[in-house]
Amino acid sequence: MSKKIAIIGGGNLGSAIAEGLINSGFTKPENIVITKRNIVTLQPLEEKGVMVTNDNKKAVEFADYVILAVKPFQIKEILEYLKPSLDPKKHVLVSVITGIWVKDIKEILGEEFTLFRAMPNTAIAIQQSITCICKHNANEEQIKFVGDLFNQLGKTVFIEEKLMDAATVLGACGTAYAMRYIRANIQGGIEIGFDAATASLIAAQTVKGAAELLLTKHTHPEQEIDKVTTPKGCTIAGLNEMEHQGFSSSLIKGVVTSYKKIVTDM
Ligand SMILES: NC(=O)C1=CN([C@@H]2O[C@H](COP(=O)(O)OP(=O)(O)OC[C@H]3O[C@@H](n4cnc5c(N)ncnc54)[C@H](OP(=O)(O)O)[C@@H]3O)[C@@H](O)[C@H]2O)C=CC1
Ligand SMILES: O=C(O)[C@@H]1CCC=N1
Repeated sequence: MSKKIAIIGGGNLGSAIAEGLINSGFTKPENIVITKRNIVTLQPLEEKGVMVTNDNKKAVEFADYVILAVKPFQIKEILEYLKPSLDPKKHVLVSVITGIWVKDIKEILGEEFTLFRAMPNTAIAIQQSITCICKHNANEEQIKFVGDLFNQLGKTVFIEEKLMDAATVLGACGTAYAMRYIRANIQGGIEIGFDAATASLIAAQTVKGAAELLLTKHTHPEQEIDKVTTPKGCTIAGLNEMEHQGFSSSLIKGVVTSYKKIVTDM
């Protein structure tokens, strides 16, 4: 029998997970229930056959796997409310919530539950996320199910929990960093002659192609750069100017600042 999935918190991420699981054929819509307080925004999923409700208890009672996708400050109250309905022999919990640790969930629910933490990014909406996952108390079947689930939504990597904050920065914040890089290229592209739409297409597809080169050939970025940089050419001139202006250094500092923010705030 197919495993039932409850998504508690049908916002950006929760809805994108439901959408991706249906589009990929991982499970049928009737095996998914998704919740939020104001369910009007979930109508498109309801029309596809997903069960939609504002009753978290009802959702949990239906499910085997419970994906927690609310904001960090909401989870404590929700788990305390759901505790009587959660059974460690039936339910596997999967939290995508930033900065909520296995020990935080265990403090509320006790020691016995199988828990996963997963850190996707917003490209999950088009099944192109990288999702970093860590496991706690999980058996092979549960690990396979959760790995398969997120593999439908992009790529996955299993990591130790101590790296989850770093995964949040590199994987989830990383989408925003990449967007800024692309935006800056668009601004430069317009200054050298392109209209905004054409500059956007060229900049985005160039970044996509560069990423695909690394993912398919498993080369180091510097090997690919060597192929572009003609001696005395324009690429190396531009790259060196970017470095003189602190390009790599500013990115590294930004990554470390995001990391420090998570570690000190949460
Ligand atoms: N955005 C990102 O790039 C990433 C986010 N995350 C994490 O994922 C989590 C969700 O993020 P995101 O989807 O962007 O946030 P959203 O605010 O879009 O989604 C959270 C949803 O939870 C719902 N909600 C609030 N209270 C309840 C409740 N009591 N019961 C059921 N649902 C409730 C809200 O809807 P309503 O108000 O109608 O109830 C809202 O739609 C966060 O913890 C975030 O840290 C992780 C990786 C990446
Ligand atoms: O900015 C944030 O805090 C969250 C975590 C990862 C993406 N967005």
